Amino acid sequence: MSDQEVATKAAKKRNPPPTAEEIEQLRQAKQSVVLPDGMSKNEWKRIQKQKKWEETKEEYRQMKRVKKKAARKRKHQHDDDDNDNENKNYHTAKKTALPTVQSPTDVKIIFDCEFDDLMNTKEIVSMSNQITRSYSAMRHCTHSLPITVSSFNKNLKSRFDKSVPQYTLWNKNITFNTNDTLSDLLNKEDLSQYVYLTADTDEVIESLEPHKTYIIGGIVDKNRHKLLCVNKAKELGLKVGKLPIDKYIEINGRHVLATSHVYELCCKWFENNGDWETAFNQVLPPRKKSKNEPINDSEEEPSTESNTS
Ligand SMILES: C[S@@+](CC[C@H](N)C(=O)[O-])C[C@H]1O[C@@H](n2cnc3c(N)ncnc32)[C@H](O)[C@@H]1O
Repeated sequence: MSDQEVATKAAKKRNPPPTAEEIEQLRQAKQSVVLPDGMSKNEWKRIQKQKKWEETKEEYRQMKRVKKKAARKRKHQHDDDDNDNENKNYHTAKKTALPTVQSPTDVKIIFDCEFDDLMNTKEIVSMSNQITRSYSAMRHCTHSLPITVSSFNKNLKSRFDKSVPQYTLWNKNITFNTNDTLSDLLNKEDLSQYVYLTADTDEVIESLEPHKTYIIGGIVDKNRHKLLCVNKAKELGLKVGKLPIDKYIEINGRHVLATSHVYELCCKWFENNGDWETAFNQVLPPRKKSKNEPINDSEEEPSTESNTS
């Protein structure tokens, strides 16, 4: 089909069909046309068609240019999407590159989750996200740092059952203990092997020692429940210790960290051969480290991430 024919077709498409009255007017106009001398009707029609084309060709070409541009844009967009997907795949590949062997540490972690009743729904969601994040950190760590989640039998469990049902298939170095509280899990014969981590003490943990179990409070409370974990540790007769944040980095705000950050810091401490400073710099978001930010009076909320691959 020639450009002219396409244009005529497009013009027909754009313009509504003529009414009966218009057709009649056109017929009369044609009849009244006086053909130039020696010109056939067909010749006259061809010239009229050519004239119409001359009048509309610019508009037609413009329309074609716009269409072409839109098609090019669509194609680029498609190519970009492909590139994005490739990048995403690259990052996913990087994220999912799990170590094939994890060096043993002989250190264990307990998330003490006996605080369900002290958290609102949003905090329960945040806590479940933190456990998911910790599980991911554990799988990516070059060292083995197994987690037991104690008192996993109320709201937190319901949240997992509803929104992270695949957790029942997480079989690597994580135990969801539905029956036992922290107290039930302790070997009462030898409490010296336990350290309850808390920001509310002057006792500083310089290193994570073999044969020890470190307990991290599984609670998001914006520090409403001050001294909660330190008091629980004392009641149970456990040693307490805080991470040496102030010694190694300039930190703004209070030194109360989120459960998952504390766990990730332990992982990074092992990965960096006992270098807390590097561990802090790798785990804590810049906001938490900035000197000029206003004081943040609650624990840092880690971004939620559910990459459990
Ligand atoms: C959000 S905090 C809980 C705050 C809670 N009000 C309390 O009494 O501990 C979560 C847990 O992370 C651990 N944690 C937070 N900051 C810490 C720090 N600076 N040093 C050691 N452990 C810390 C503690 O085990 C704490 O229970």
